[in-house]
Amino acid sequence: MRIPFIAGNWKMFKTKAEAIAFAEEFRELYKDTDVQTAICAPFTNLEALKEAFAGTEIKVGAQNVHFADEGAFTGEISVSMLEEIGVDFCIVGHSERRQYFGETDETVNKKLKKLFEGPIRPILCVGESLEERDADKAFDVVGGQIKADLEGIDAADVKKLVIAYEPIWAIGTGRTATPDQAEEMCAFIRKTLIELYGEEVSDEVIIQYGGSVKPANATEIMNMDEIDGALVGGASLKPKDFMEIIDF
Ligand SMILES: O=C[C@H](O)COP(=O)(O)O
Repeated sequence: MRIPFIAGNWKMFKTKAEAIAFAEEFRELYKDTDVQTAICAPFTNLEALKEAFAGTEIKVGAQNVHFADEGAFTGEISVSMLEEIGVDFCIVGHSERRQYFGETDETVNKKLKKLFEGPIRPILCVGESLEERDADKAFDVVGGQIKADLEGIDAADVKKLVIAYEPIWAIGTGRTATPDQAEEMCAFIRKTLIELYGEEVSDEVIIQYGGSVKPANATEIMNMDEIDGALVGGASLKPKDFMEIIDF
């Protein structure tokens, strides 16, 4: 059975002091719900957040990782570095990384394989641009990303995967996909997983929607049949807003 999963993605926001202040306020507001909760923060905040959320159900995630074990890769962070501080999740293939930092389906695939060697669960982001949606290519694009990103990955690993459907045109724009649009694509992603891995495996995969999720639209999105959770950018920066979303 899939547990609803709502994760915040802080992107490049919050210094360590700001992260600790958030955590203190959020712990006060946080009520145990049936929703799994995580904050994906900048690398510099991960250790402090693990400490701040110790003894709670709140998980911590990174936003990127390198696929090599170690090496001369200036500025990069390895999976074992994240494992050492107990990181629970790691976003892979966010559209901002694909768009601004040269992330490709090939590097996403390598990162997923490396993460699946250990306990950190990947949150794989997929989604189409506005041009692609307008050209009726959204399903081809997302289906193609999933097939390429999961190339050569075992069914046993896929069961631990979280997929976030994030239409690029809905990220940080205030323009949310309609619940029907989000539902339709999340259903298509599930169907693609069934084709690749069968129903039993596909049933385990959590599929989130991301793109301008906020307290005002969280209930409607979370109540859709095919949507198991949300990946929340801007609204996860404020403890009260993020808690309202979790408490949808
Ligand atoms: O990873 C989160 C998404 O990019 C959504 O960001 P947003 O909620 O600010 O639109």
